[in-house]
Amino acid sequence: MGADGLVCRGLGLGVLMAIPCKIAFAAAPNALSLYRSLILRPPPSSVAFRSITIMNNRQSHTTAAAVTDIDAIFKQKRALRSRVKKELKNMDPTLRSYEDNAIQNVILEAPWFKTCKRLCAYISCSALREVDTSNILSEVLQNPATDGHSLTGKKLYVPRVEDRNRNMRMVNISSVRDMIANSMNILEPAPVDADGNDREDVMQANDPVDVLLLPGLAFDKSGRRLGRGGGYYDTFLMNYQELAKERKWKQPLLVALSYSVQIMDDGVIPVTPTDVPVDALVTPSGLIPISPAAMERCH
Ligand SMILES: Nc1nc2c(c(=O)[nH]1)N(C=O)[C@@H](CNc1ccc(C(=O)N[C@@H](CCC(=O)O)C(=O)O)cc1)CN2
Ligand SMILES: Nc1ncnc2c1ncn2[C@@H]1O[C@H](COP(=O)(O)OP(=O)(O)OP(=O)(O)O)[C@@H](O)[C@H]1O
Repeated sequence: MGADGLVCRGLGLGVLMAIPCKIAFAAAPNALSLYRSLILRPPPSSVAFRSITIMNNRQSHTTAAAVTDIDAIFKQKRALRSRVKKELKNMDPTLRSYEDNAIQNVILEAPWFKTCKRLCAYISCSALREVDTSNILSEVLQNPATDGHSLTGKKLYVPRVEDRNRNMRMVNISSVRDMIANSMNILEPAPVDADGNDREDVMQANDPVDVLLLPGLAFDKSGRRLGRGGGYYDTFLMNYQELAKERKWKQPLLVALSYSVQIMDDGVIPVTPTDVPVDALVTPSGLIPISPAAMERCH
């Protein structure tokens, strides 16, 4: 499939051109730890969380029961992914288009988005039936930040998968011209820009990202997020949160974009210790703040 088929339906790119965004948790560290521990608490009947901690800290103590439990969780994740993919496939195109616009409008009009200076966002893939981000990316690219010389402009970072071992970078783009389809048929930036210069990696940037817009297959109102199973986002988020902590930066606000059919009842989404909870959901009906940071910033 060529780049057109892929997606970026919006990125249909008639419009794309530039961007960025913002932060979060440091203001309420205690509330945040509470939020994080609550959100990642395993189902009462499972020992998987505790077992995985043991696996991480003392690998030789991994038990057969722990492995079985974690396997069961991954099996549940696979089952839920396939259920949600079917629902997305069956979604009425008119409803999808309505929800794509509604979600993007919520974001474009939100004060937390308008004020964000550095933003990480995914380039939506219509073949994967992801919530469209093309309007957002277009707006950001049309109003770039030129290193602090713009009051409203944003600097934009988008994902670039480096290998199949969970290595994903977020690199700066200022135009869609150099986007190419990767092996998963998702548009992503070439490693160097049109002038042959390396793109800035967000992990090497001097300033913190304010907001990350996240894709996913299923979400709930307590912040759980089910991805596509690659572990790319969870790994990147863990590394970025660690970097922000080391640098004493405010943590970025993690905002997931969700069609109505992707919002699950509490308890439906299985989680493991490496799953990073989101701060807020944007749905066609509006923003749902979840973490203390989101409640503080998104009103
Ligand atoms: N738009 C977008 N960009 C992104 C991601 C994403 O989810 N969406 N990623 C987020 O990680 C990374 C790429 N990871 C991906 C992981 C899986 C598939 C995928 O096509 N999965 C198939 C199932 C494949 C299989 O099971 O073998 C699918 O979901 O149907 C695509 C991208 C980085 N860029
Ligand atoms: N921070 C991490 N460190 C080590 N392994 C990880 C980390 N995050 C995820 N993984 C591993 O990646 C694999 C996929 O994880 P999981 O099913 O939770 O991905 P996902 O949340 O669906 O994907 P994504 O994070 O890309 O949206 C699992 O084997 C998981 O243990």
